[in-house]
Amino acid sequence: MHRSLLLRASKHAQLFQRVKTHVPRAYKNHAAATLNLLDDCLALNYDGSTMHLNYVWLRDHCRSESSFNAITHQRNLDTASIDLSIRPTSTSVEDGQLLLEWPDSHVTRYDLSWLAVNSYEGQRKSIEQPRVLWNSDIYKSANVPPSKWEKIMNCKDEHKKFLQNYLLYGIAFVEDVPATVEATEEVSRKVSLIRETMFGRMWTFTSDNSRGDTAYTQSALDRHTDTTYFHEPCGIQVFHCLKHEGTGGRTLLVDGFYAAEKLRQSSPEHFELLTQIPIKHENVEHTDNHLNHMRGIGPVLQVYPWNKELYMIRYNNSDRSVINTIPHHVVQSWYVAHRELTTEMRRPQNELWVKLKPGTVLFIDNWRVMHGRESFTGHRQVCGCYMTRDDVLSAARVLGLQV
Ligand SMILES: C[N+](C)(C)CCCC[C@H](N)C(=O)O
Ligand SMILES: O=C(O)CCC(=O)C(=O)O
Ligand SMILES: [Fe+2]
Repeated sequence: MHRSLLLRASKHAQLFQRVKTHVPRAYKNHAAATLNLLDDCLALNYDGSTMHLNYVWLRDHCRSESSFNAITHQRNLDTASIDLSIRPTSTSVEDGQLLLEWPDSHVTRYDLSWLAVNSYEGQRKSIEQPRVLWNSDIYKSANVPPSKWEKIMNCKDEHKKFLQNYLLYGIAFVEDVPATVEATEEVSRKVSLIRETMFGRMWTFTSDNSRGDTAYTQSALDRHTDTTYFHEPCGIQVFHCLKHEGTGGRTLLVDGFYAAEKLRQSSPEHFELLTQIPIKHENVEHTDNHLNHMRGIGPVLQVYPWNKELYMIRYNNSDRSVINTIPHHVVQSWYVAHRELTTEMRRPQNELWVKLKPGTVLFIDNWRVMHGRESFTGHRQVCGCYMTRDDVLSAARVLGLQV
């Protein structure tokens, strides 16, 4: 039954479920609704649960034409004009709608189904973005088909499939892309907007030590997310290996949310600590060619406060800066929590290793999936870019995907 899907969503175990598509609750047969006008809110009992609706909120969210533009989704009503002690003069439920009349005779109607979704109670038990959390076996046995360059560039359905995979798994591959920076840029632009940073718009890197960062060497890199030193880390990282004549250099991918959810199950208080302690990350370059001093602040794990759903992991041990925002006893607990998360992330069964080759472009959700690299020999050239998160989500919504 649909309701049980949503109810389970309130428990965090749902993030381990293989949610394919969001199933909205069924409201065709309007269940009986009862109203209770309390002093400070309207209690609406509908379909087995109670919503508590603030009176100012009920006036403010009125969907009538004078209050709300249904085309642009912009509010016409001046919220500051609502009496903060407003109460409806009459209320009723008719044909699956809640009707309220206000002191100035204005009438507000809400579909009960809209309220069930948009009330705090509704939001608390639903999730913003369905995901399939994975370890190596789960990802491999899902057999997610890679997209093809020709198709994704020309076919809307293929674009949608790509976005669905990207949203569910946090990684997605496109094959048969010409091994050039130009084609990499073209396929990236299909997905989101390029985010220019001090590394450039489209960038190509080799092990030439040209920048003050270990990415520009032949060393192995442990799992991490990038640009943790921005207040808003880049949403997507795109990699296309254009050339490698040598050995090693495989890419490591680890689902940070899978590891974090394991931590939430085994040590909820440590999980919570990692959502609360602000951590600084830095990127410093003082060379003839580059002068940068970036600093970003945010906790390792970020969750939405109302439903505790994870939406960002900021994890980069080499770019992590001085911990100086918490007293010493909290520092100790933070290290314990960080160690537990790290242990989870390092389990071999959580590691997905891939060898990127010319023609295959990899898109990584940099707010969720960590990447790393095996050390390598020889000449290796990787191009790519960073991209914004809002624009890929927007594209997905426009195509009708839940996010
Ligand atoms: C991707 N590109 C090679 C351009 C930059 C790499 C930046 C690496 C940095 N330590 C970070 O994690 O953000
Ligand atoms: O060389 C690679 O495959 C990845 C290096 C890296 O972590 C990065 O550029 O962000
Ligand atoms: Fe990186």
